[in-house]
Amino acid sequence: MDHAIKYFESIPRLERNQVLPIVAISTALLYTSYRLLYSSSKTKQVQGHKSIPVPDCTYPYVGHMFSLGALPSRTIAAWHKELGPIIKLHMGAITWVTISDPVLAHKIFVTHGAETSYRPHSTFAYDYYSDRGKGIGFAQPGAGWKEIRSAVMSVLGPKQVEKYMDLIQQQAGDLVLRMLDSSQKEDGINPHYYFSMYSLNVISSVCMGKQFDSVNDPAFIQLVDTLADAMKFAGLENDLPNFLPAISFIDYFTGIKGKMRDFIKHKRDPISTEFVREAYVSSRPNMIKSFKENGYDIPEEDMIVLLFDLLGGGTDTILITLCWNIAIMCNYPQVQNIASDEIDAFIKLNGRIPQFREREQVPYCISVLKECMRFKPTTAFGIPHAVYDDVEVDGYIIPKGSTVVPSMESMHVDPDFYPEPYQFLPERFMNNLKTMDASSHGKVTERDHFNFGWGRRVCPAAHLAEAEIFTAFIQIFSRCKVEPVLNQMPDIDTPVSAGINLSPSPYKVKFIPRVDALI
Ligand code: HEM
Repeated sequence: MDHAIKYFESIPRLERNQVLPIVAISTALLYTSYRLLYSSSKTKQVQGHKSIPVPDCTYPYVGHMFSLGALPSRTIAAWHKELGPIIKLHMGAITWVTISDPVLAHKIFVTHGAETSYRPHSTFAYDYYSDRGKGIGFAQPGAGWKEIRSAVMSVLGPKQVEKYMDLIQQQAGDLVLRMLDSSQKEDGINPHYYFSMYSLNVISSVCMGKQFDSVNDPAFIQLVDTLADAMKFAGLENDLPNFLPAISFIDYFTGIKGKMRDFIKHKRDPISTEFVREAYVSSRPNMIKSFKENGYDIPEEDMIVLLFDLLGGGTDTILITLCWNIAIMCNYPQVQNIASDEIDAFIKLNGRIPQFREREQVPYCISVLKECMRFKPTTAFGIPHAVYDDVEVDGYIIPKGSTVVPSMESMHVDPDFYPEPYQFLPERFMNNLKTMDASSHGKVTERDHFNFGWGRRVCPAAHLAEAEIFTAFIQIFSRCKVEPVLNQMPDIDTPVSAGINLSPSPYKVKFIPRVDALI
């Protein structure tokens, strides 16, 4: 027996193909209980309310879990096309309600924000990573979360971000030099790696006043590795017992919970604790010091989680958005030329490139950035919300305890919001130059896109995010042309799942110095 346990403990991670046989056995055993459960949930349909359509392809006990395919966001978008703006999925024991209509999403997440701003339970993110609700991203609404959110906003609000603009400019300048240099040495580069260094350097400077000079810096490698491990642990395949409680015995064999606990205790916590302590004594301005200066006294246990929430939230989202920008620009060289011409016109007038605070003087560039995020959303489902109490919206009842998931792909091709939604048309935003942050807090009919989420949980760093993306874009197209390698155009039609994000398939492009560059 000891031997067998050792063998199972040596299995590094639970893969879907390892789980399927176990699921099959459980399925047979649990079919009867599923019938009871499912029929009782059907009879719960409240009289006088519209029923939420359920896609057909559901299996006993596991429900829709294994019908989602390799790219669940695509499958769900197709179901919305067939069944309408709201659908219900049985994800094992958990009900998901997915939404494709921005107005309906606004009513659910904003109008009914008091009931719908919770986060669903997840074994890794809630039990281990956030130590049962510390930090911000996985904390439940309440006094603690409110205080931390207000502390974060006191540092990342539009006025405060200005303090970090020189640093962002300098990092974006370094980014372009690195990419130009590597493009000369290699036949095309994958910008993913360069954007990762850029976004991590910006967010770690903002949060803790720490910059990494080289990708070979052991502290940089350790941080990247820790963030990547956290993402992997958070994957759905490691959370099956949360959806399928009857197979929670799996943990006995895989010890996945023990591995999660060890990762937090021996890897994440020591590195985060060290960073927090360094930040307090750093000579550079940083968010952790600013909290104290702004009168917030955040306990160290919360700070350790919060720091990782921000490092994690602020790295992949930015780098993936930038990867999409470059892939799209490569596919649309005429848009690239118009953007470069607009930047050049600014340089001729001012003798320097535009800063983020002058963004309205380069309206076409702003529109391109908004259209890129509409055309290819950064996340598949934002960060799902959980519903604390039954909520009635447009005649539907969203049941207490369900998880509500915005389908980013469907929302951004809604023809009522975006005429000709499958065309890449930056011009559609020329009359909507508000910052993305202001737009995400505005009326639903006046929003540019929905990438930053909704209501009380809306991304607190939208202004910083736009500043980073804008600055990199301006620096790149003031100095470079981006071209495909050997006519191999980056594929923008086949996204791949990357944690909560949707990334373009890996590609290579050339960053070529512009012969007509004015700087
Ligand atoms: C293009 C870049 C970004 C995108 C698309 C994005 C998107 C999102 C979304 C969809 C949410 C969830 C909103 C909801 O629950 O309705 C969110 C929350 C959050 N984001 Fe961002 N984000 C970006 C950049 C950043 C950056 C740079 C940071 C860090 C500085 C950050 C930190 C956070 C945090 C801490 C939360 C959790 C807030 C809460 O739960 O109260 N994000 N973001």
